[in-house]
Parts: sequence; C-alpha cells; structure tokens
Amino acid sequence: MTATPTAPGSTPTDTIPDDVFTLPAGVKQVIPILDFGSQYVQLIARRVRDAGVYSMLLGPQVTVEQLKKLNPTGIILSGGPSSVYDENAPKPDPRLFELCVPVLGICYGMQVGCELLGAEVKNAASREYGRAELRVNEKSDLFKGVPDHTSVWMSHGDQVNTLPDEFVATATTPTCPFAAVRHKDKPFYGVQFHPEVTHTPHGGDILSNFLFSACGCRGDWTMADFMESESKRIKELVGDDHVILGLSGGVDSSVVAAMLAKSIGKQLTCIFVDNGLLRKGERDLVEQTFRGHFDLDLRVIDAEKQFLDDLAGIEDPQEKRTRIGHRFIDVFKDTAAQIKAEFEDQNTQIKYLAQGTLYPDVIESGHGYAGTAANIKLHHNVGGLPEQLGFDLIEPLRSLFKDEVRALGTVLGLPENMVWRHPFPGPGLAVRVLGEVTKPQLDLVREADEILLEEIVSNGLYRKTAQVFAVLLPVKAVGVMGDGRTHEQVVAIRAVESQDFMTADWARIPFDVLATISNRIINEVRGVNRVCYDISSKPPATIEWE
Ligand SMILES: Nc1ncnc2c1ncn2[C@@H]1O[C@H](COP(=O)(O)OP(=O)(O)OP(=O)(O)O)[C@@H](O)[C@H]1O
Ligand SMILES: O=c1[nH]c(=O)c2[nH+]cn([C@@H]3O[C@H](COP(=O)(O)O)[C@@H](O)[C@H]3O)c2[nH]1
Ligand SMILES: NC(=O)CC[C@H](N)C(=O)O
Ligand SMILES: [Mg+2]
Repeated sequence: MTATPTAPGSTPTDTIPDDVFTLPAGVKQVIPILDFGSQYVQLIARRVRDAGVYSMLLGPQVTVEQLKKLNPTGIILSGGPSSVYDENAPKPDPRLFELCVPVLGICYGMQVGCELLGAEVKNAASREYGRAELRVNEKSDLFKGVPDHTSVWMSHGDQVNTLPDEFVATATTPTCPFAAVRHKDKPFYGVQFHPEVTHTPHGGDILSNFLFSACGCRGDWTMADFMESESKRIKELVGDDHVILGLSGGVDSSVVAAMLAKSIGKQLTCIFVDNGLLRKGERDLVEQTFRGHFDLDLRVIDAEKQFLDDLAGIEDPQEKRTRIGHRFIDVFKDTAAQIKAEFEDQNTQIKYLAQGTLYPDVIESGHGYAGTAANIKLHHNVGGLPEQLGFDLIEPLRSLFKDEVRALGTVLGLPENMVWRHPFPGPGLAVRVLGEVTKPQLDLVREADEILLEEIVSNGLYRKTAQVFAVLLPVKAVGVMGDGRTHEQVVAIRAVESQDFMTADWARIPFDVLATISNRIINEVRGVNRVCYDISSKPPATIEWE
C-alpha cells in the first residue's frame, strides 16, 4: 500500500514531530497503531474508528515517552514485510510493556511483540498465504463469541517457533501452532492472522474484543461529538480574528465551511479560486450552491491567467503541484489584504487560513506520522505549500478519513448531493492533462469529462463509483474518420471504486455504457480519435495519472 514508513530491513532514524502527539479536540481515548509497513495498516485504523474508537498511525520509532503523551488506551502493532531477525528490522521501543496498556500484535506485530517477551521467531517450514482454518483453544479474551473453528486470512513466511511458559497459545492452524497467543502476566495478545481484512469473517469480533474487553474502550468517538469539540476549539483559538477558507466546492472544504460558519459565523470569508483548471460549469455550480445554501461571505477570484502562466512549459507532476500550491497561497494573500482593507476595525487580523486537508492527504504527502513515509504525491495543500505561508493553518479534518468527513457533512445538515460529490483534486485538470498544460488542452479534457459525467449520471452509476474522470494523454494515435486519416489525441477514462481513496479498484462499468461514452467523446470532441479505459487498481497505480 501507500505509506511504508520503513523499507524492509531499515530502521527509521527520524524522530516524530511533536505536533503529531496533539489529539483532536474531544478525543478521550486513543489507540495508536505502530506501522511496521503493513499494506493493511490504514484498514486497521479504519476498523478501530468504525468501532467508535479514535486511532492514529505512528512510525515504529515512537518512544515510550511520546506514547505516554497520548495516554493510550491500548496499542496495536501492525504487520510488515520485514523479518524480526533481519539486521535492521524495525522494532518498537523495548520498554513498550512498561506502559502497562493492552497491546495487540498482528502478524509481524505479534512476532516482534513475542520476541520482545522472550519467544523465538523463525522462518516457517510451511508458509501460509490466504485462507487458513483456525482452531480456537481458549474462548476467553480475544475469542469471546468466536466459533471453535473459523476461517482466517494469513500472509506470513515466519512464525513464532518457541514460546516461553509465560504465554498461552490461544489458537492454532494445521501448520501454525501459535496462530494466536496471550501472555499470562502482561496484557499482550498476538494474532498471526489478519483480523482487519474482510476475509477473516470474525475479525471484527476479535478486534472488538480487544478494544472493548481488553482495553476497556467506550466507543464514544462520534462525528457529532467531534463537531462540537472541534467547533469549540476553533472558536477559542480564533478569538476576535478573521479566517479565510479556500473553498473548492468539494466535500472537504464544504464541510469545513459549514463547520466554521456555525462556530465563527461572520468572522469567516470563503475564497473560491477560478484557477482555469476547473471542470466545465464548476464555477457557476459552486457559486449557486453556496450562495443558495449558506449565509456566507463568498468571494470568487478569477486567477486563470496567473495559474496558466505559472504552468507554462511545466511537465513534471510534482513541479505542477508545487507551483499550483504556491499560486493558491499568493491568491489567498492578495485576497486577504483586500478583505482586511474593508474592515472597519483595522486591528482585526486575518491570521488563519482554513483548508479541507484530510488524513490521507497528510499521510500520502509523507508529512504524516513519522517523517519517513514514502512520498507518493505532494498534495498541493500539504507538501506543496510554501515555507513562508503568512497564515496559521486551521485544518479541522486533518485527522479524518473521507467517509468520516461525509458522516460529518451529514451531521452538519449539508445536502446529499454535496456530501456525495466525487472528489476533485485541488490542482484540478492540470494533473489530468498529462505533460504541458495549455488552455486548448484543458478545453479538450473539459469537453470529454463533461460527456463522461453525463453518461455516468444518466446511467445511475454516480453513487456506485467513487471517482470518475477523463485524462488527456500526450500522445497521438492514428485513426480513420469519414474515409480520411486522422492523427489525434487519446483520452483515458478513469472510474474507480474506493472507500477511503487510499486503495481503489477500477469500476466494472458495463460495456454498453463504455461504448456510448467512447462513441460520444470521439464524435463530439474535436481532436480526439481514441478512448481507452484504465483497468489499473491502486496500488500499484494511483487514482490520478499524475
Ligand atoms: N479552486 C479552489 N479554490 C479555493 N480553494 C481550493 C480550490 N481547490 C482546492 N482548494 C483548497 O484545497 C483543499 C484541498 O483540495 P481537495 O480537492 O483535496 O479538497 P476539497 O476540494 O475540499 O474536497 P474533495 O476532495 O472532495 O474535492 C480544499 O479543501 C480547499 O481548501
Ligand atoms: O487536493 C488534492 N490535491 C492533490 O494534489 C491531489 N492529488 C490527488 N488527489 C486526490 O486524492 C485522491 C487519491 O489520489 P491518488 O491515488 O492519485 O493519490 C483522489 O481522490 C485524487 O483526486 C489530490 N487532491
Ligand atoms: N504480514 C506480515 O506481517 C508478515 C510478517 C513477516 N514478514 C512474515 O513473513 O512472516
Ligand atoms: Mg477538491
């Protein structure tokens, strides 16, 4: 998956920045998850949150002192690609058990926890990948309510080979005698299988048993509570100052706008930037929706020329994002100066810039939890920001996943079509015109995208897909139209299903709908003679092409 904090066999040396240890307002119980590089780590975090318990990801180098700052209710050690006996295998702080809180080790996490408590881990004679039949020996603790025989999902080549007497083997599989263990004196539980994946049918029960029975979690992490506490925190933080918000009309910034409108009312100005990289009709739609729904101070800024000038001649996706991120900030600064000039009281400061940054943006930009996460994409609003911002940031959604933001939007009473809008990236069509971005190329992709979305909506596929868009490829293909040769561009269609946009699969759009889309694009968009359908999942591809 995306954020691998450590390459196999390397220990991260970076220390985790302090601000990571400040919990969102109102969070009283937290389950930190130490990420040893598992492809399922996001899934573990989401499962815990779905159970109503706040969870967060941390690099494995987190120290006991840092963990103490969080006052964790329990800790989960994730799986990972390393072997504990590798020279540089990532290891948790050896004093982990001094915290005296329940620890659940999953796969590598179990191996590393057991090793710390005196067990020996070795390469297994028979590896297990995929389904395995688990026999439960002890139906207490993690296995309360779980049948004696159940399927589990395995993915390991190593296993615990010898277990000290202080442990009990609570479950086995035909080739794994220690498929689940618990320590007799310390609150440590290990499972060699993956309870977080749906292929482990009772995985949810096992995780719930850990959270509610072993850790004593209350399950009181709800969006309604989050909204109350976060609104209160922002109100106190802002005081008499003024806040500007970059409003894109997407779910995230719309939710932030609604939340801020509620907590600070007239101290908020929303700025919608027409950067020339928007979809067809987007500007009007955003203006209408917001002017219609909220009593907000909304400014629409036309900055197409500046953005396109900045992008002239630029082909590198990271460079595009950086330039776009910088230009956004310049536009926000100029607009803030104009707004300030209008204030009656010239002592009022515009100190804050609010953004709809989400947890996946933070993690994928490598700014997440360790400073060592793989940098997949510099999201323009996180990694792409200039160093001297000139504002303090207010990012109320920084700790939330997309589906939590949608739940929050519903709690805030946003209309359904706004809550369920497909995401649209801040750099917009600049990352969907591959290679150099020019106005004619943008117009071309706009036309294709409009047709695509029309067909998706009219065929009832909008809510069944997570994101659908057209990409203009910088290649030309030969075709034949009206008996003549054509040499024109290629449009790729991307349609994905995804819950949290960290992983995604290509959507199985019916062939006849694809046929109509292709036919319409080729006929109606001048300059395109070929349409391709992208059938790559994420990982290994990403959702956007750049
Ligand atoms: N055209 C724009 N004008 C003003 N701010 C913008 C614009 N595009 C993006 N932003 C800012 O950048 C942030 C990140 O963009 P992003 O696309 O991830 O979020 P979003 O648009 O709010 O939601 P979604 O992901 O559903 O599109 C936004 O929350 C917003 O603050
Ligand atoms: O605001 C944004 N700024 C960006 O730079 C950016 N890059 C990707 N995305 C969106 O993030 C989700 C995951 O996209 P990827 O799989 O391409 O990384 C998808 O929903 C993408 O549309 C962005 N959003
Ligand atoms: N999925 C895992 O955590 C695997 C752990 C370890 N790399 C093994 O192969 O056993
Ligand atoms: Mg957006």
